[in-house]
Amino acid sequence: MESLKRKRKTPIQPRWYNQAYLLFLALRQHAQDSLPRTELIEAAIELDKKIGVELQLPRVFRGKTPKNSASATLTNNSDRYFVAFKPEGSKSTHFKLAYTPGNVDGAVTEYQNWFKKLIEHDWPFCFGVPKSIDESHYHTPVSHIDELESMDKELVDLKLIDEETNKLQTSTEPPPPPPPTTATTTTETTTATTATETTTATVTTTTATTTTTTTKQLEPEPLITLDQLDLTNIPQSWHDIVQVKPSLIPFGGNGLFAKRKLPYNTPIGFYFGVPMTEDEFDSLKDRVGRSSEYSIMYRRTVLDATDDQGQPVMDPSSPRYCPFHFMNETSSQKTASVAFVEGAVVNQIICWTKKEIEKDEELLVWYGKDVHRYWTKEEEEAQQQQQQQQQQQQQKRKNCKKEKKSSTTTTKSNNNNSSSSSSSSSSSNSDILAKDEFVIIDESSAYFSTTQLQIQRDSQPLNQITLVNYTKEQVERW
Ligand SMILES: C[S@@+](CC[C@H](N)C(=O)[O-])C[C@H]1O[C@@H](n2cnc3c(N)ncnc32)[C@H](O)[C@@H]1O
Repeated sequence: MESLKRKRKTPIQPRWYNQAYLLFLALRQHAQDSLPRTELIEAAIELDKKIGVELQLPRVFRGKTPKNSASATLTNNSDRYFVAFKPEGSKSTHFKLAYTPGNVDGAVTEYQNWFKKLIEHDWPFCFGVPKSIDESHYHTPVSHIDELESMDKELVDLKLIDEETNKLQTSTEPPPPPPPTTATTTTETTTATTATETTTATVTTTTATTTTTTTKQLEPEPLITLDQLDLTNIPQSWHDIVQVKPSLIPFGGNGLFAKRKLPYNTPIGFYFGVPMTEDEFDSLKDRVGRSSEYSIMYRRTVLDATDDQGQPVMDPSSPRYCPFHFMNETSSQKTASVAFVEGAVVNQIICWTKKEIEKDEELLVWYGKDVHRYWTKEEEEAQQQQQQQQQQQQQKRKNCKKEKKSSTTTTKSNNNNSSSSSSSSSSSNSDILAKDEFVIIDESSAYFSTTQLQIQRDSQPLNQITLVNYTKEQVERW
């Protein structure tokens, strides 16, 4: 009876019920793959009305000018759902979806294209050794991660200032120069597929002025051309640089190890996943096997990294196999040797070295915030159990000693017993230390380096990416 009396709560807007997603749905429901701007906006507003009535929810396109807000959302395209283009002979801008959700073959083809370009164009610059300098001098020995991180923040602020005022007045000291630039070539990577070409082009025009000015301050850039490099030992596939084998982390399962020295500041590969919306992931894959442990977010798109049973693909000959799925996590963001970095291409997540990695070293990444680190709990519990067991054993030993004593000394012992008791309250501060190690980071804080800045010239800011591994509470909150 009690529950009947309860007032109905105001309906909670579901996570998917937002402007960008309605535009996404409107485009997806349309028979053709693309729509001109005005038609798309009208379709989305119609859909909003329909869903609003059906679910009794407040509309997402509100106010006096819902069309304007829909238009702004399209232009902003912050979730990277859309690609704007002008069909031949048309004066109006059309939009199509940046990807087909759940398209495994498409995702595999893109992934292979990215990798091909990375190996052919970027790796010669990254792994090539200048002919005049010997290898030990060439590779940047220390990563200066702290310097880079503080510089990143300045540059991010700086960019914001620039966007607002169109002025740029600061003098940021550059970090030590990274290995030869991947800028031009990664730009080529960004145009790997026709689906993304237009996005990249659009973004280029909006950010070009800002970042060109910014990069000027970071001169001198290392200007190394391929003919100055010894290219005899350039890896030809990921098999040449990394391998999967049991992790060195206790209970860490498999891990990823370097097969050779990996230079600092190098894109070493991509994290593969089949793109789908968060809702599709929730309904199709969430809680299926270990899908949430391996899948990763690109903005609001989930890249599902597992098979139909939610298991990671373990067969290296499968086109869906990705060695970077096996990278384990460090205990803190600062100690990560690899960062997941958002690429300029839609749904592209680059695995980027944050420091020089030695041969046979385990590659460790920071999974990002909002990750449910259940394994740390398990470890904590295991440690607590161990401590308890040790305490019990100590206690037993003491009891044994006492018993022995009392059996030999008969009546005398009673007065002295109290001194040896209750010494087992060992302070367990290990859990506090463990918690302190987790630095909660702001997702917008990215790892920029001079090289990445150049890529930024052709893209939106690169973001640290988060593995999907979120908690139930977080899902509900969204
Ligand atoms: C992306 S997978 C990494 C590869 C995984 N170790 C494997 O064997 O397939 C993420 C999972 O690895 C495990 N893992 C990652 N980092 C760990 C760590 N520091 N300690 C223990 N387990 C870890 C957790 O089970 C986590 O859900």
